[in-house]
Amino acid sequence: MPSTSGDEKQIKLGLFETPVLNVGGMTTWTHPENQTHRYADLSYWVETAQRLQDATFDFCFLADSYGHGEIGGARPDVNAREAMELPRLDPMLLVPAMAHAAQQLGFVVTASTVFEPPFANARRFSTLDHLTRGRVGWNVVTSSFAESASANFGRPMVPHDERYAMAEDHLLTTYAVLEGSWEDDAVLADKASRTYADPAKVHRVTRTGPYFSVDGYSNTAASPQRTPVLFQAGTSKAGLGVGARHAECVFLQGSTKARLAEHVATLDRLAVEAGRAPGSVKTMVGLSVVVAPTREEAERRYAEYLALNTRESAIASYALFTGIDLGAHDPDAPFAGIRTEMGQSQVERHARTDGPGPTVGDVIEAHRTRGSRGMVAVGSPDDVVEQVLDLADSTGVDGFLLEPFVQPGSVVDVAEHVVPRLRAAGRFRTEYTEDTLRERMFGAGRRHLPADHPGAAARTWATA
Ligand SMILES: Cc1cc2nc3c(=O)[nH]c(=O)nc-3n(C[C@H](O)[C@H](O)[C@H](O)COP(=O)(O)O)c2cc1C
Repeated sequence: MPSTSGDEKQIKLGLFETPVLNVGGMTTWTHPENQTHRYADLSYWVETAQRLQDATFDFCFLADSYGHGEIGGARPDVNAREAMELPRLDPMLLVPAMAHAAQQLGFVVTASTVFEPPFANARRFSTLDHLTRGRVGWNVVTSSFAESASANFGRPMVPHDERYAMAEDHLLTTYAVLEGSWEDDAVLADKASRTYADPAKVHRVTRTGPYFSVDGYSNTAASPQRTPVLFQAGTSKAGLGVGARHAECVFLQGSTKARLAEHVATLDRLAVEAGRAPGSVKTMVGLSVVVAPTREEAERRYAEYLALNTRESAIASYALFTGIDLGAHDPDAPFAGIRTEMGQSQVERHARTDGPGPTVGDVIEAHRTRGSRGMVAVGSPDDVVEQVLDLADSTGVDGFLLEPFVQPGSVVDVAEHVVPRLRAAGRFRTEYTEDTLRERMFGAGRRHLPADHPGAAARTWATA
């Protein structure tokens, strides 16, 4: 058990979930312990929320996409057979029931800046922020599976870097709506004077951007956090730029400790260059944990999970994220040089190595055994806690997004074996103390975007 000096950073913990049968680019839905086939059963989600809250997780993250995987313009049969990304449900609609069942847990929901109009998206997040009393975050994505998602909306796919330019414009429009319209004390709710809201404190917002515009009043009054806590992922140059300017927390998917540490440092440097205080961007890395009473048992289970993924499902999964059909390339050919206009993180993570670059066959095998997941910790409870603390302390990441192999088993095991040991080491909370998700991530009193965040400039009523 690691020693406690008392001044080490507290670790943040979230769960990666989404109402589909498989997560993390793997096909583990058939495992006897996996209950993801209950994805359309509300009690599955309520139980998940309660389990996370019992273990004092920071939040439940819900991924989303409008797209599906295709190879050469067609959906491979394996995608239907193995329920790869389809079928799915709209994750946002799960939140009120989950939040009602778990009254302190946070919820981070994915919404795309390509497909959701800013005004409607702002209203939905504001509604959730009201209903949860400030426990909501937004995972801002430019959309994985962008090609098929665009076709579903009857539009051409927007090229990669332009999708990030749209994200920038979308966010600025969102801030105008959520920060600029209703002052904090606009609502008086005074029946005696027949004054619900003070008209002098409800402002018209007008903004015309290259992609999105708004001219009117926010449908919703100011919610506890106004703008939801902004999460983001994407380690391409354009993705890092948007993350450094706007994100409050970035999900990383590092494949080595060295690259993770580099990403953490790069983000901090870019955020400071964008005028934000050092430490403004928290980082959380995807982590798959296989923990059992003994190391042997954990390794046996890990092997069981990996055996559920085939070469065929790995090729289809890789195409889903990147649009690249690795099956069409010579397995012995070097992987370097393959490019995409879809998500680039899954290409870049294999593109640079210290030795000779991987072959196409190596990348297929790496995707079969790792999927789109980040780091992996396998072993006895003490082994796993040691690996987790080493990862946090050697890379500077603020926490972990648990990517389950089986649900609810992966969470149950972490709650039973890992959480108590992290608490004993003084590295994880024993109870919730803050009201809003932003305060949980950044400390008491920080309910709103801070003054050095671009969103704060939209509160023009505060500076007028
Ligand atoms: C932990 C994690 C969760 C993600 N969740 C989603 C998601 O729910 N929906 C989505 O479209 N993309 C999701 N992504 C993908 C990123 O938003 C991004 O599109 C991807 O990493 C490629 O970005 P890049 O091209 O800038 O490298 C996620 C990425 C990570 C690391």
